[in-house]
Amino acid sequence: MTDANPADPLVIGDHKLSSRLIIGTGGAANLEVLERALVASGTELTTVAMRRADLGAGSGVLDLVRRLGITVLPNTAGCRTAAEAVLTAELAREALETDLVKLEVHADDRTLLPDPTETVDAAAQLVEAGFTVLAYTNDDPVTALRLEEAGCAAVMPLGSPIGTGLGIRNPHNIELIVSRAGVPVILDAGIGTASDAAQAMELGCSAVLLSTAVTRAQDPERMASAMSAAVTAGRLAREAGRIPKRFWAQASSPPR
Ligand SMILES: CC(=O)[C@@H](O)[C@H](O)COP(=O)(O)O
Repeated sequence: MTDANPADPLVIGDHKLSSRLIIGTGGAANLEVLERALVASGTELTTVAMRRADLGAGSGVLDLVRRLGITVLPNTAGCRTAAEAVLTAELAREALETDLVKLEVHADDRTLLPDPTETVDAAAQLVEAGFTVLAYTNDDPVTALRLEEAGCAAVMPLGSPIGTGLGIRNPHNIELIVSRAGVPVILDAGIGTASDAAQAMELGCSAVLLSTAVTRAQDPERMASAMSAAVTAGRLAREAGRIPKRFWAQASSPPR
């Protein structure tokens, strides 16, 4: 049982997905573990780092993702400048025959935080070159808006820095981004456990991208199932409409 719901697709540019859970491949102990986790997650879109992947014959992760019938989302992790990211995206398009790219330009290795100016610059160049750009960004509403104005098909604010598992540090900013976005907002990075993924969806995100919480869990397959259920639960709760928060108590049954 996964979160996939063909009646409620996630639309990114010309691409339609039934599942709202996107999985990163970094950090898995081995390909067998990764395969079980990917299957359990029900993901239809999986990101692979182009600067780290071997694009030649026998490239394990890429072969696995393709064999499972999952769409590959190449990413530009490891790039520090717009020029590097554009070049990496072009190589990925050539090698994988896809217009999709997850744009990541990291400012430094310690925080792995996105560099906003280089990211916006690269996004504009990639959109101009015909890519469908999903842009990893800080949880800053202004940068998210600039990326949308540049033509990105989705904006991907972080919950917290990559691999920290600290969850969503600034839920209000995520709500602000969602409230003004005309493209899907995908919470990307920092998810630690299932409740974080549910929270992202409750805040109005269209999807969640996560890697470490699954690949480095004690039981990646089981955690992948939990994440899938959490995305479903969070989406349902968002659509159901939560009760307003109150300062004072209110009896749940009316007094006689
Ligand atoms: C931006 C980036 O690289 C993320 O997609 C990362 O792969 C996932 O972050 P977590 O490992 O924290 O889930």
